[in-house]
Amino acid sequence: MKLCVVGSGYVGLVTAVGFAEMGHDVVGVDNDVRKVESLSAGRSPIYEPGLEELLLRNMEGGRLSFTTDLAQGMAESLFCFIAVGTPNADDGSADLGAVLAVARQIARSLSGYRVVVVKSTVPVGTSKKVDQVMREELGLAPGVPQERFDVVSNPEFLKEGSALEDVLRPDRVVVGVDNPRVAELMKELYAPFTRNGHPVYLMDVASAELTKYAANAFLATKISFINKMAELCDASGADIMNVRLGMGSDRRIGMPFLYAGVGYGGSCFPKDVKALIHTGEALGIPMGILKEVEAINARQKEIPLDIIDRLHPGGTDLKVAIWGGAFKAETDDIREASALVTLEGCLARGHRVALYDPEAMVNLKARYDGRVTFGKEPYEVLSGADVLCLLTEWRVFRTPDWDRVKKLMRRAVVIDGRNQYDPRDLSARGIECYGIGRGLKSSSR
Ligand SMILES: NC(=O)C1=CN([C@@H]2O[C@H](COP(=O)(O)OP(=O)(O)OC[C@H]3O[C@@H](n4cnc5c(N)ncnc54)[C@H](O)[C@@H]3O)[C@@H](O)[C@H]2O)C=CC1
Ligand SMILES: O=C(O)[C@H]1O[C@H](OP(=O)(O)OP(=O)(O)OC[C@H]2O[C@@H](n3ccc(=O)[nH]c3=O)[C@H](O)[C@@H]2O)[C@H](O)[C@@H](O)[C@@H]1O
Repeated sequence: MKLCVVGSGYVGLVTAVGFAEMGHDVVGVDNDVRKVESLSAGRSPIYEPGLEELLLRNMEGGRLSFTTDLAQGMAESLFCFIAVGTPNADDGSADLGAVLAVARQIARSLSGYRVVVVKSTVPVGTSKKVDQVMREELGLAPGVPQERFDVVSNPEFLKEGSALEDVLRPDRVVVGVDNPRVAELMKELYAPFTRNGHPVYLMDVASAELTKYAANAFLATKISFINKMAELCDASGADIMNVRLGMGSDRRIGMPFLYAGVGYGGSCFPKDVKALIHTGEALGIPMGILKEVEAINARQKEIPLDIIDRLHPGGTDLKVAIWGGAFKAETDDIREASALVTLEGCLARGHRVALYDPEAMVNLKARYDGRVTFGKEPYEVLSGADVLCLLTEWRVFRTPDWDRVKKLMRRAVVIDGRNQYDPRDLSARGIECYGIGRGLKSSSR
């Protein structure tokens, strides 16, 4: 089948590559000329494991191309996916400017019947707005049956770092659609992805739209819940890693997303929790539970700074080494990364910061060059450091040579923001280690 995907960011690009890999003919559209030039040359503008290889393979196979010209992208496409950004507006609601602008542009470029698929994360009711603005552009009356286009909601659940895997082998595909004929088309489009038992859930449009926010908000809640338990662990001498095992092995609870740490970041949880609070309040439903999730998360991000302040009351000009700047491992994305809160807090206190991240250096340098020293490998940032903060759980940081770490640092103190190390083991090696919820009552946190 033929389709175009408007927006070639994390979601649009991986979606386009995924559909091409399954044998569909795909055109990726983006209004960022440099991005399209890079993609057309077979270079991915983002780091995502396995992406560039599949990008090249499908371009060479003639199933995938890129353009800045929406009308050209749409020319032969039955489906037009909208996968542009939906950042928070000032009041916390989702800013639909880009989604609705693309919808209008699609309407102006219609050369035959099209299925318009909203893949961006959008509040309940948005697909109706897409229908409305497209009708406005086409001079069609609201609510009157028409055969120029249909609008479908098809939210995306991929995670950065395993985006390709998530798209090629989804836990489920959610499709919100009112028209049974279009439901069949969507099932046909997704058939190659769902052969091995991955279900397509067809439902009404509003439920599909809300499902996306419910899923993200629940995962964020799970993280804040375990982080709150971690606080209790630190106050009581319990170890959150044991508590996680004990509670997570109950199948009704489950192990995933029960890692305590320096809080969730990224382009989605923070933004989608805010947007869902806004949706609830706009509907007259107080969203206290999610406000608490946000408050706990904000507090988690401050923990490394609190520990540094406590170890060095009023101290300035410390050397702080940071391992990891990305908001999670296996991505170069630094949006809302917890590491940035530590980094900026240290700079504001007059400390020197030296940082290493395996993939996010380009993005970090673009923002902090001149203010932060960047290392080419993990140990380079440790010379003379007063404290090491592990803030992203990259595999390369998992089993450091602790003797080397100790020799390089001025004071052997590790703040383990992702609970990668055993504080007792480090203590036996003569290294002070502060995890998150590892029972550090004695450290008076
Ligand atoms: N990043 C993620 O892991 C996930 C994101 N989402 C949702 O997917 C949507 C997109 O997110 P990302 O891909 O992360 O955003 P992004 O910012 O990486 O990419 C958006 C792309 O759209 C392009 N664009 C903007 N306006 C355009 C226009 N008028 N015409 C053509 N291209 C245009 C931009 O140049 C950019 O390349 C958001 O709603 C997000 O919440 C959903 C699941 C996962
Ligand atoms: O809507 C979205 O954009 C996506 O948001 C998240 O994906 P992503 O933000 O890429 O990454 P996650 O793996 O969910 O991690 C988010 C944050 O939570 C943190 N996290 C995750 C798990 C955990 O147990 N503890 C924890 O602190 C991570 O370190 C990271 O900062 C969801 O997992 C995806 O399903 C969803 O599609």
